[in-house]
Amino acid sequence: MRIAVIGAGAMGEALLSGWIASGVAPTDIAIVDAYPPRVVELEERHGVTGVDLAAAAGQAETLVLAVKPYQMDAILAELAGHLHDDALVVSIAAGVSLDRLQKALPGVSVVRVMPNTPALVGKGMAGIVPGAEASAAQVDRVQELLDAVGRSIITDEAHLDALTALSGSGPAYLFYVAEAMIEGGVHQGLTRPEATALVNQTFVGAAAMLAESGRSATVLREMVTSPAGTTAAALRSLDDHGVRAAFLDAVQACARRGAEMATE
Ligand SMILES: NC(=O)C1=CN([C@@H]2O[C@H](COP(=O)(O)OP(=O)(O)OC[C@H]3O[C@@H](n4cnc5c(N)ncnc54)[C@H](OP(=O)(O)O)[C@@H]3O)[C@@H](O)[C@H]2O)C=CC1
Ligand SMILES: O=C(O)[C@@H]1CCC=N1
Repeated sequence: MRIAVIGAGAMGEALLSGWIASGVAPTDIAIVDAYPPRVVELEERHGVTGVDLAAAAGQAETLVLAVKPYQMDAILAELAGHLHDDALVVSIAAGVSLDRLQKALPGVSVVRVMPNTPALVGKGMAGIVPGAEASAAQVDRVQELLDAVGRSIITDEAHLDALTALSGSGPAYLFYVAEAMIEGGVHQGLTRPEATALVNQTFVGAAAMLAESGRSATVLREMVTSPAGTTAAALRSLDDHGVRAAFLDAVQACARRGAEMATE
């Protein structure tokens, strides 16, 4: 068993389906989930295998802990003392510190990761924080897994809440903006499918320009903004509504919540 995903929810499924799309054999991936119908659903959809936590602890090369933060202590307590000697534990939980993971699993190689859901389509962005017991080869293995479903950076734990506030939670902000733009189009008389197609492709095009043009977001925005034109009017309205400040506050609220979760 190469990889065991413990907690096959939204993020666990995004990662495992991204790995399968990148060439990992479904038979190399096991899942553990508290809800049996969910295990059956993922077995049927992806060809992975449901196992129990003891089997994952005893056999998996890499265990990816993808349960909700408040469920983590119970999982760690069950894993403690049952992991095989070479096990590598990767936690993706927001607000669960390396210190807490390492105290629950003394001597075990642990790495903390903050991925995001675009891993599902091979466009993920992840931050990796190696624990003190993890070898360079194990950190490389984690980075290979994340690079197979997008990109990653090695960072330090002090920056992980800020990273979460941009890339971890960030897709949700963009989906929120997309929803609002679609609603705006509907208010202007477009059908919902028309508005959805226009907005979705505009996000695809804008994201590709950010990724491929070599130009900054500022320059790309200026390219759209003709003097005294339509875009300038729209951006003036966004500024009047404090949208830029709202994003600054949202990023701060997200990072603050990550820090707060670490104390719960
Ligand atoms: N969603 C995202 O975009 C991201 C999430 N994360 C992190 O990923 C983790 C999971 O989040 P998310 O996928 O959104 O949450 P979900 O609720 O979708 O997934 C968590 C899964 O774990 C299952 N689970 C709970 N207890 C156990 C157990 N004892 N044994 C096995 N499985 C169990 C849950 O089952 P049940 O529902 O029945 O309790 C659920 O299927 C969180 O820690 C989050 O911080 C990190 C980055 C991005
Ligand atoms: O909302 C959350 O807590 C998780 C962590 C990052 C994205 N989703």
